[in-house]
Amino acid sequence: MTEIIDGKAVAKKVNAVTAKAVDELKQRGVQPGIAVVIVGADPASQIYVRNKNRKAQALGMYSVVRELPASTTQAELLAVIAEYNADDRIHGILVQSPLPAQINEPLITMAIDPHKDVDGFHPTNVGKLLTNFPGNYPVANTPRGIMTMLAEYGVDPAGKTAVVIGRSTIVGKPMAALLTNANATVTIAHSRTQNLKALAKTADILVVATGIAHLITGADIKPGATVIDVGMDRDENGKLTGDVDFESARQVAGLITPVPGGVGPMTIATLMQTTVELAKWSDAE
Ligand SMILES: NC(=O)C1=CN([C@@H]2O[C@H](COP(=O)(O)OP(=O)(O)OC[C@H]3O[C@@H](n4cnc5c(N)ncnc54)[C@H](OP(=O)(O)O)[C@@H]3O)[C@@H](O)[C@H]2O)C=CC1
Ligand SMILES: Nc1nc(=O)c2c([nH]1)NC[C@@H]1CN(c3ccc(C(=O)N[C@@H](CCC(=O)O)C(=O)O)cc3)C=[N+]21
Ligand SMILES: [Mg+2]
Repeated sequence: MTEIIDGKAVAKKVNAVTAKAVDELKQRGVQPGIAVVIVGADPASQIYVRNKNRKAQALGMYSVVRELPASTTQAELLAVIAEYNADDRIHGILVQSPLPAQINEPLITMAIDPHKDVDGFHPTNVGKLLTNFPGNYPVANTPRGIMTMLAEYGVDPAGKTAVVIGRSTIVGKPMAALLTNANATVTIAHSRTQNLKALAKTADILVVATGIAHLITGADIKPGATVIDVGMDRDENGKLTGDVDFESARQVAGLITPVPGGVGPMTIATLMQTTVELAKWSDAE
């Protein structure tokens, strides 16, 4: 029997804990604050940014959105980041990707105070994740949210064969690091991988994050596997769909996330969780 992972339901649970944590911090005189910076008017990005802003406010947080024109220069964006780095009301800074071509994204990531790096993209925080460093630091929210979902559904990665398709800084690489730290045996695949589908079929845990609609079908899945679909793609009719062909995959998988309603809601909930943690950690200093 295939079970569908309810990302919305797990997100609701996470959000309930976050709302309580916000209240506790407010009683200590600290309101967790997030600043989301968006450069250019990419419609999909604008929807995500609006969703983040709405959720942050619903949880009682301070939330600001800075919409900058597509022509914004590197220096102008760095100045905005410097402003939020110095702003005590802001505990988390998120610069929405993708960024226009004139922006050097790695240098922008490096300019964010690592203690305010709510995406967990700063090399200091990525390095801590890779070294499984003890203590408190932010970790990329999409893979972290996936780990929360796995735990919620009783999937312990220890000893399991995991395949992560995609090697981005935002999803694939931190996902592989988290699964490795959780004692899975992990392979990272990408566009140059040979025999991708045969490799996918070896996975007890398969995470697909490519941006290629329906790249993986039921024929590529090990019976009973846990399948996590990160894709936010459009099908022929412009409808939101994933990197996994859900209808064929659900016949084979043991557990599977839908799109929408799987990884996406968990990303937002985990982003809010991380913002509150950053506020808590900075208050404790
Ligand atoms: N639900 C959520 O919260 C989130 C969803 N997303 C979605 O997840 C997807 C991936 O996002 P992101 O990681 O940012 O994307 P990127 O484009 O940065 O990375 C895509 C990765 O997939 C690999 N890839 C592309 N085509 C293939 C192929 N045919 N076979 C195997 N591997 C392939 C690429 O390989 P190579 O490195 O060789 O180019 C690359 O490593 C997108 O649909 C995005 O919208 C992203 C973030 C959060
Ligand atoms: N600095 C940065 N950090 C990010 O975390 C980041 C980013 N840039 N750029 C874009 C990607 C994408 N991303 C998503 C967030 C929520 C949903 C989400 O809420 N999805 C809903 C549906 C949304 C819809 O209906 O369109 C769902 O899957 O159910 C999806 C994707 C965060 N990203
Ligand atoms: Mg989803």
